[in-house]
Amino acid sequence: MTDYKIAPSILSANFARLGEEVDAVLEAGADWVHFDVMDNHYVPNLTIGPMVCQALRKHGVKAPIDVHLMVEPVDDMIRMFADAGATYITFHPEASRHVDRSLQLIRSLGCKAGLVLNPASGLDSVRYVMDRLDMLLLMSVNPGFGGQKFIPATLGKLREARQLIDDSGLDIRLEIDGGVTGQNIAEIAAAGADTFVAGSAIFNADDYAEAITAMRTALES
Ligand SMILES: O=C(CO)[C@H](O)[C@H](O)COP(=O)(O)O
Repeated sequence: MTDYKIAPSILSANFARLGEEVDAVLEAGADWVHFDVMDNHYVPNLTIGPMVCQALRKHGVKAPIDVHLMVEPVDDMIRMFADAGATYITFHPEASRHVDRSLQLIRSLGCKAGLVLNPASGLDSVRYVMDRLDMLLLMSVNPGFGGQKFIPATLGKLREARQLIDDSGLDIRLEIDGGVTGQNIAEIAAAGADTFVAGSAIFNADDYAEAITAMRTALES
């Protein structure tokens, strides 16, 4: 049976009460915390940095923190987030001049490494670094903002990515991010994803536990 993970994106949380919000989604059944880092350079938005990640660890968050870097360049941020308590660190290949080296850097700092592909990017940039990956994240919206609609063409790319991972025989998680809801999660899982980032579908719900349970029920079906 697939070990599905649900990772609420704190991009849609109430930043004025971030610690409580993270506690609430974890108590509601979330597995990971997805942490979106935007620099107003790689993407047209600005969010949070390593100090906030460290503050969540100090607050007592023990769950894996899945840091998605939407920044350019990446290496300094990798070092800072590793120090700040990140579990996974993922970045976009076009944001690093030396992708293989940046992936090695993440692992050398004791974190799990991943690459993120935008909706229009093919799988070529991951093919020759598969053995450096703990996770492959496919964006199903253009990065920068929460609350966008899932881009259906991502389903085909997910199937290709699942095949690539299965053929490699490596232990690589396949994560999807953008427009994931209780209504489409089963179809996304059927296409090969095992890790689901959801921001607005969870944080905009009146009851976080109900939203997460609905996703798990859909996954089990
Ligand atoms: O990386 C992101 C945007 O760049 C967000 O994680 C993503 O969009 C999640 O939000 P939602 O579930 O509301 O689509």
